[in-house]
Amino acid sequence: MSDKPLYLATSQLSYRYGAKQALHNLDYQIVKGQFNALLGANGAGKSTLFSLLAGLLKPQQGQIICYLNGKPSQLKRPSREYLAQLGVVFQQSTLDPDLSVGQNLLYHAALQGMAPKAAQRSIQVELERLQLFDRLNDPVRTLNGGHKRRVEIARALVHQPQFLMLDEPTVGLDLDTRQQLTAYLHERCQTQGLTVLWTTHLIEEIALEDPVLILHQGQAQHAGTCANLLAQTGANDLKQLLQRTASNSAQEPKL
Ligand SMILES: Nc1ncnc2c1ncn2[C@@H]1O[C@H](COP(=O)(O)OP(=O)(O)OP(=O)(O)O)[C@@H](O)[C@H]1O
Repeated sequence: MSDKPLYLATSQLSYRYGAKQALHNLDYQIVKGQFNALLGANGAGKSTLFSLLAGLLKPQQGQIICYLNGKPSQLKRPSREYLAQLGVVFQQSTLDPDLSVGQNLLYHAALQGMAPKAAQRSIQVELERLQLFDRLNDPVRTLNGGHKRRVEIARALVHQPQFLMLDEPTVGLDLDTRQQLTAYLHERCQTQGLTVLWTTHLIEEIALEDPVLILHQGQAQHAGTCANLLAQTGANDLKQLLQRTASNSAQEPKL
């Protein structure tokens, strides 16, 4: 149990696709105001958990508990209040390449119910923070991959949510761009109390103080800060810990 305030938790959360058990009795805690990393090999259940927390899938068993105002309440289906505080960046781009950067963001802000002036102010702030305001009127298709990702992050933050979820947001990006994006979001957590859930299989994106969940075959294999996990397991780094997880489980019965 974390001694820090939580944003979300799951209790005995399970999900299956037909005969395939994707998540099994998962207890997980997302720490408020921190960069929470969700790690696991292909098929570990990351996207399923992501979809459950984003409200795209409905829990089949167990609970999702939300601490929006500090008090726990079970999230049976995502409430308007929950969604208003949620920003999502999906693995596949959902920007319209033919619209300008500004139009993409304005459309999202309108869907969030923002008034046009407030939306424009927020768009400017978010794009300036990501050094993209000079691309406001450019069609998205003219941007490179790293810039498109930044636009998606700006868009997910335009309505100033408390919680930002990103599903493998750095796939296909070079190391420099990945480091810039993770540094940016670590800084937003520290300075503005944003809670981030960052799904990845790239361990170099995670800092020692970050809370980490390593999912394996739908179950929590390790949970704690990166530093604690390394101290507890004696692993040199997360890569070694993930390799051990994979090799230990080779003999385990499948769920
Ligand atoms: N729609 C589906 N129908 C059947 N099985 C599915 C479906 N979606 C996922 N699965 C299975 O559920 C398990 C968990 O998948 P999930 O996509 O959540 O894992 P993941 O960790 O996100 O993997 P990846 O990194 O490859 O996206 C996998 O065995 C996957 O094959």
